[in-house]
Amino acid sequence: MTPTMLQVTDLGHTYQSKDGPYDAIDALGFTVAAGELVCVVGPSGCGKSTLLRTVAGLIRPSRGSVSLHGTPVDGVPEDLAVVFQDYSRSLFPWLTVQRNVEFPLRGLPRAERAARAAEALAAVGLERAGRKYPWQLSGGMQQRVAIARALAYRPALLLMDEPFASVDAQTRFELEDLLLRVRREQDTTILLVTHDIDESVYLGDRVLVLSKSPASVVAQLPVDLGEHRDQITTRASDEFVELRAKVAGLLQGVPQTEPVAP
Ligand SMILES: Nc1ncnc2c1ncn2[C@@H]1O[C@H](COP(=O)(O)OP(=O)(O)OP(=O)(O)O)[C@@H](O)[C@H]1O
Repeated sequence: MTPTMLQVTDLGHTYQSKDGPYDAIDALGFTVAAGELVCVVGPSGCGKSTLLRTVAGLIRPSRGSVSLHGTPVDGVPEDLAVVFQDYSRSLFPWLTVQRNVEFPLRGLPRAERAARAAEALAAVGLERAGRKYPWQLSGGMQQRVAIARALAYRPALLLMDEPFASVDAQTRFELEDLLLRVRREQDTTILLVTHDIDESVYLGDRVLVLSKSPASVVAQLPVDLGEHRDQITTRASDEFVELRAKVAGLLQGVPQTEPVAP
């Protein structure tokens, strides 16, 4: 049996704002197996980022627990990496691409840092951009650098918060395929938040649908589209269209004809 990488149990978080307490997420529970890619979708403002920040140890939850390969998350775990939507703010403009990718590897010997960065940059197709600065690259290339930096770190769990939301449609497709490829090659475990239903089905082994705020898990849909997916044929397949309609229906609160296991 595949070991569990991430376990989220009865998770809830209440923000204290000037207007009083606000429940962003509540009674959230799910697991992610090692090597799995799970996509999270939910209505706008339902608490997706709150969930991700809690899993990342950036927010201490008000209720419930998160554990990463059996160890409770209490602060940012060492073997975790996060890729945010806003690549322009996540890269250091004064460091070269190579140095940006090496940055989280500061504790390692110099030669290993360089080797890991070179390997990660090659994995995202940027082997020749190491000496450039982020501002000399297109938006899509900068997001590739952010992905390379996360991969070079070789995290047990990679969290991605709407990672392709800021790039154009063509680049988005390319980055989605890039993610599927590196994930296949490196067997990375990924939890990815997106507001794009099609993207969740195209990328996921499983789609986790959240309710309106306070978010809880409405359904978990297994995606049986095979390992090798293609932007044109996969998206046109009956299975894809059916799953996409199911996720859309769940998001709109339309009852499904067949029960979906929560
Ligand atoms: N630091 C905070 N203090 C108070 N309320 C907050 C804080 N951060 C988020 N919220 C509120 O919690 C709710 C969930 O926010 P969150 O960003 O997690 O949702 P989301 O699903 O990621 O949103 P989006 O779909 O816009 O990306 C929102 O109503 C938001 O206003």
